[in-house]
Amino acid sequence: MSPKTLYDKIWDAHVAHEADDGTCLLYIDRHLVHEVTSPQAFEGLRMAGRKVHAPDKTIAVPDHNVPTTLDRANAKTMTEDSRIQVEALDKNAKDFGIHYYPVSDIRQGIVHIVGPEQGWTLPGMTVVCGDSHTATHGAFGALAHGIGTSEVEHVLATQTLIQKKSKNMKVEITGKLRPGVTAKDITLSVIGATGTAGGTGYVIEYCGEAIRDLSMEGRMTVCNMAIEGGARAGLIAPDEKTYEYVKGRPHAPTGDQWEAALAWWKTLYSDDDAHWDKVVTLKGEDIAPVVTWGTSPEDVLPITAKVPSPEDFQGGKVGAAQRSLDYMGLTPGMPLSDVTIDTVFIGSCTNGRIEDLRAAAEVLKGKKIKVKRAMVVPGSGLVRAQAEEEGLAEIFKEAGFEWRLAGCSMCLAMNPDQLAPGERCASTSNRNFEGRQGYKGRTHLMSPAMAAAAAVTGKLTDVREMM
Ligand SMILES: CC(C)[C@H](C(=O)O)[C@@H](O)C(=O)O
Ligand code: SF4
Repeated sequence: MSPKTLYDKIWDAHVAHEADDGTCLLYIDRHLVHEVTSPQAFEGLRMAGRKVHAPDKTIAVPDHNVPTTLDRANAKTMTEDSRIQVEALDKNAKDFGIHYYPVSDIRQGIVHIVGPEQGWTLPGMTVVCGDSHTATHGAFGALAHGIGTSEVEHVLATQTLIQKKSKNMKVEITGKLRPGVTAKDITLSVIGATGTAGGTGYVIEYCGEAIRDLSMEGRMTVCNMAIEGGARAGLIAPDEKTYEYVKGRPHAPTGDQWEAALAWWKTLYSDDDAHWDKVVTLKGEDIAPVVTWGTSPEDVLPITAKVPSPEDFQGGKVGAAQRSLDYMGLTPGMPLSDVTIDTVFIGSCTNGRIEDLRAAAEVLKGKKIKVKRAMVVPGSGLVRAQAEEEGLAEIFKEAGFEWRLAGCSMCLAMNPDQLAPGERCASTSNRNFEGRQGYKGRTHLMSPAMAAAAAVTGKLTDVREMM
């Protein structure tokens, strides 16, 4: 047998049919659904008089539109459009008999946090969702990627997806990370090195000692941003940490089924002499705590650097850099650590898990914020409950943070949590596009520890100075 990558193995195990031109019909193990990209898909089923083919493998949760304030049960806190989408999901979940975590359920949260938390996401699976950050689930060694609304309808109706295979890309992070450097710094640094198109046409497998050393939470952070690097999906081979995380979760297999699953999971790694179409290697010790300065996730620099000048770039990037700097209101040559921050947002499917909250609380312990506003939005109701149990919520509140309910929140301006024009935010989310967090809002992406450090000083700050 010819050697295979992890991606090849999962792909081959799910091909139901292959056409002459290489187009395949893939079997889908898990279909995650949220309120934004599903209403028309369910409507399509309804009009065709169809059922959901595999309701047991279909899991829905509202996350993008839901307010995160404590009074969110009051429908008036939502815009009309948001309310309609959430109500449609309530009704569709009921009518089609799929698994559902409504706003009132403590398990509700961001779909990419809820899936792994509940044990829906398992190694070797194909996982899809009408959402680009489905890549997150790749941390379990699952082939996970976003799909469009018409594909959502196709998967609902058939539990299959029409796909062409991507190429194989290996991103290796060798050695150890230095103190203060986290999974978020890895994933941003990779995008800084490859650009937002570096992964186009590929599925990335992240490997190397620094990746192995990450917790499951950290691995999810890395895979989450594979999409910002242009890739179809990101993957990490499962290992003992993966099995440990999965074991005992509500929907994880048990007994004989667990043993059978484990036997298959242990075959899920890239063979030594497998073929890679592209390889990128970064040294763990070369990665610094980073922040973004511009309006693309590839605009990444170590916190110790200065705001770049358009002349530092070439070709079309000169104009793009100028536009970014104008939008961000930054002057070339200014130390990044002099940039003052108005708002801090800790949350999102990139960094809204318990480990992220612990890292931020560690920096904030006994300190007060200097920014105008700061909020922590746990990725799920269960993360929130655990953080309360561990005393993290108290640390945040005493520091001056708002302690919110779960949702996508200020990651994107689709709910009441938004930046005002010109407001500058230190954010643990994944996208810094123009207007992403609110009209004319300015976003700097970074790790939870770095965001907490910025909250304390009121400026972009090197967290290593606070350790
Ligand atoms: C709303 C949804 C379709 C979108 C996505 O696909 O990623 C959102 O989650 C985002 O992060 O921009
Ligand atoms: S938290 Fe942000 S990135 Fe993640 S699904 Fe929600 S809007 Fe998309």
